[in-house]
Amino acid sequence: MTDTNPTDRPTVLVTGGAGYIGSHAVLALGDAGWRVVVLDNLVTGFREAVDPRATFVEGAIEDMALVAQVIAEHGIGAIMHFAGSVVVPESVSDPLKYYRNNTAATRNLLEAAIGAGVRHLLFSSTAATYGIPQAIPVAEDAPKVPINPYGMSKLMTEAMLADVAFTHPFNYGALRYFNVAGADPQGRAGQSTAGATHLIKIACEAACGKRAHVSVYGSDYATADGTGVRDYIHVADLAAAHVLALEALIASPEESFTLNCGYGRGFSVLEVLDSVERVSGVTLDRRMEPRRAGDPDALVADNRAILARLPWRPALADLDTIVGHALGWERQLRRNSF
Ligand SMILES: NC(=O)c1ccc[n+]([C@@H]2O[C@H](COP(=O)([O-])OP(=O)(O)OC[C@H]3O[C@@H](n4cnc5c(N)ncnc54)[C@H](O)[C@@H]3O)[C@@H](O)[C@H]2O)c1
Ligand SMILES: O=c1ccn([C@@H]2O[C@H](COP(=O)(O)OP(=O)(O)O[C@H]3O[C@H](CO)[C@H](O)[C@H](O)[C@H]3O)[C@@H](O)[C@H]2O)c(=O)[nH]1
Repeated sequence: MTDTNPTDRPTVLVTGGAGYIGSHAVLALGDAGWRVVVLDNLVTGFREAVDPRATFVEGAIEDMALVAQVIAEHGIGAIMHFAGSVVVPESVSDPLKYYRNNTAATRNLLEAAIGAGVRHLLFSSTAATYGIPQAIPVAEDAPKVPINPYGMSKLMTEAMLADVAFTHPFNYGALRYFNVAGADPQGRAGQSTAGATHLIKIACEAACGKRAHVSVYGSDYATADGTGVRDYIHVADLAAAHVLALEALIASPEESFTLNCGYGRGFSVLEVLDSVERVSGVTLDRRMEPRRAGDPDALVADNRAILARLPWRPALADLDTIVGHALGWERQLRRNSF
């Protein structure tokens, strides 16, 4: 990424680096002095979202010849793997797309990577692997019973990674993200996804006048105010966790890990909307609607494992901070139409 990359650090291939979370990881790697190559087919990502310090290759992770070529050409030693399909309801209506683009495509990526001698990989997994948790907060060893093909496609990939690491000189970190939100505090990146379904993004769009109202899906959940509770994690804190996880993989090449990425606290839908109103000064038109299919009452991370395994300390956990950064990006998007 820069000429200052220390020689003991491999160049990192970031798949999906033109997407929401990947573009923030590319910034965090660049800020920490890592050299980065982004591989993205731009199916949901944006070329403009890629940090100019990174090398960009347009292409698909399932293209094994391309992946092998990129690894050889750039001396790739580690991969951060964000590329995939991410819309839960779409995974129900088109499950084979999810098993193709998440599970099968990752299989190809792994075959090319292992063949080319790559030793380390970080994988974007999800709290959707837990399904409807029996207890909150949910720890990594809780039962994994996904309730949609998206979660299952990710759980299958986790199983594949474990099998590969057992046999090959290779270790991995599976990071199970909870609800990712916010934007780069310096305003360099944010969520640009078209047709987003995430609550904070939607509420910020409404505060910017891009939507007439915000739907509240269900008010009869077993939570304090009856609306769904989630553990919202700032995307920049998550990106920082990736850089530390990469360092941990390289420092302990025999050891793989699976870690929840969340703060261990939850906010209800109404608390999120209150925050967006507080930060934006706009009163939202809230519409109470029936429950959305497949939504658990509450999903909050037990984050003791990540706090013990990595020197990661949340820096941006305040809900108004997360919302403020998301709103700042939304206003920028409105001005730039990007
Ligand atoms: N956003 C969340 O709340 C959340 C939560 C848990 C896990 N995740 C995971 O994090 C990762 C990133 O999610 P995101 O929210 O940034 O989504 P995103 O859609 O913004 O980013 C995905 C990126 O991958 C690229 N891509 C997709 N398929 C590809 C392929 N076959 N080859 C090359 N590039 C491809 C897209 O163009 C896009 O740039 C995903 O794997 C997702 O499952 C996201
Ligand atoms: O317009 C909206 C959108 C969402 N919600 C509610 O807000 C909460 C959060 O919903 P999101 O759609 O923002 O996020 P999810 O919890 O459904 O799922 C997200 O986080 C999961 C992990 O926690 C998975 O990773 C998944 O991919 C990702 O979309 C839920 O109670 C949902 O019902 C609304 O009330 N109105």
